[in-house]
Amino acid sequence: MTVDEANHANTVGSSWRRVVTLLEQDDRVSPRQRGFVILAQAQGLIGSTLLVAVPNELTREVLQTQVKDALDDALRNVFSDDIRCAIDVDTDLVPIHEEPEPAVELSLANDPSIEQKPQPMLPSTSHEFGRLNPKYVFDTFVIGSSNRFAHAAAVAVAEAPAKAYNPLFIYGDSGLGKTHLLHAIGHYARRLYSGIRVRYVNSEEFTNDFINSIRDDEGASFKTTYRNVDVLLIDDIQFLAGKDRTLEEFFHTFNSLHNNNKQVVITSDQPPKLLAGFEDRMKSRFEWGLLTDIQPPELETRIAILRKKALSEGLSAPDDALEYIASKIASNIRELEGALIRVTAFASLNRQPVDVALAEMVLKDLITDDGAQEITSGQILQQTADYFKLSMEELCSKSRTRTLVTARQIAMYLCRELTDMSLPKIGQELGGRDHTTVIHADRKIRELMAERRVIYNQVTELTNRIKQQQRDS
Ligand SMILES: Nc1ncnc2c1ncn2[C@@H]1O[C@H](COP(=O)(O)OP(=O)(O)OP(=O)(O)O)[C@@H](O)[C@H]1O
Repeated sequence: MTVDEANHANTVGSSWRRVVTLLEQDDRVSPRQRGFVILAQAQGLIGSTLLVAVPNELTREVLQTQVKDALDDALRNVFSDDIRCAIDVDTDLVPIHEEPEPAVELSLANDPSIEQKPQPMLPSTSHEFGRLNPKYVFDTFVIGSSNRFAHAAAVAVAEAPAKAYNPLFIYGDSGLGKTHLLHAIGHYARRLYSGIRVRYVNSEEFTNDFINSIRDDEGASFKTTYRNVDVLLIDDIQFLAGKDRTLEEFFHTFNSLHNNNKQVVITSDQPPKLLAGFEDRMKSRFEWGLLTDIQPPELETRIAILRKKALSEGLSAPDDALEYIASKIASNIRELEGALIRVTAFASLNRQPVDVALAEMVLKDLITDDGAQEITSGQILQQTADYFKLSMEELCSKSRTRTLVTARQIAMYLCRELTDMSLPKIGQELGGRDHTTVIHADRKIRELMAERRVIYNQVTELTNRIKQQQRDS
């Protein structure tokens, strides 16, 4: 096809997609570089100049320097002409493939080849890039007696995949750092071994991928996705219970990886022996390597976690207030972080310094009564819908009016803070949204609470209503 033909036939978009596909298959382009390639979008053709937009300077640099040769070849291949590519930065560029709520974080934080600064959230269009949260690295993980062994095992596995312990099985209650350690293994292994193929997956995503592969008759591609890796990190394996075909598939995936000397790391809320709904042959395999648990952190570790968190997020709070918060929330680090966010958000809105009295006042309703029943997503969604005078259908719909988006994001934030539900599960409950949308909502509401009083009040009022309903039930 000549440049003119391409232009007239308005095939720029599809031609560009072919360019991207060629780059994805090109051995000269590393997985990290492919992460940048998929962010680029063709904007049009002027004469023999293809206009391409990218969301930031870093992406432009990667395209113009690191993948230049491969890009030139792919352009020639697709356009069969002496085409020139002009790459412009457009910071408003919205990723295609996604709802305009962005998303997954690419594992750039520990990549020694790039500057260590917060990276933009990137779309999860390809499993190839893993789904590693840049914040979940070993450096940000506080070690205490409750998690020392799990941490040491995780480091050992990242340093010597498939040599130290295989599989590594980490179990413990919700919110104690299992996911954090999984991501940290992925980051560190990637940093140590360039080109290593690390895949992080939540067991619910594994299930969905498997179901979709059956529906789309793409079993082979599913196998390639999960078996052509060097390190498979699978989170919350307990959710596979009772899903017999998926379990069977996971069994084969596990065997294939283990037989080929590839590392598997698994997390669960239970030790293998207590995993209901799993066959014995599966449970015994989980015990082949190393089992390690994570316990709730002791007070000193909780204080250290809060200090580190406050420092990294630029939240100002004196030690005695942090100690107060740590003394009140003992069993779940996610809740501990949530409490710190509430307290600092309230202080920022009221232009007040954080102190113990303020922490006490903000947290009085947040601290769950012992023995109270668990809060369910159903309660949160219903209360949120009632509060915003919406129907449940509206709350979970695709509509993106401002009120609906805010209500939905608050519901996601509260599910994250008040329940043990996984990200995919929360997304599913709220109209089948991707887990990356939940990550975005959670972050957005945290930020908004400190900036907009109305949002802080809405979240606080709703939390109180939900807790009250829980106490009454
Ligand atoms: N030792 C730690 N140091 C610093 N932060 C921690 C530590 N442990 C947990 N966290 C933080 O607590 C939050 C919850 O941790 P994480 O999601 O890893 O828990 P989890 O055990 O995987 O929970 P779930 O079983 O519900 O998925 C995260 O923000 C994580 O960074």
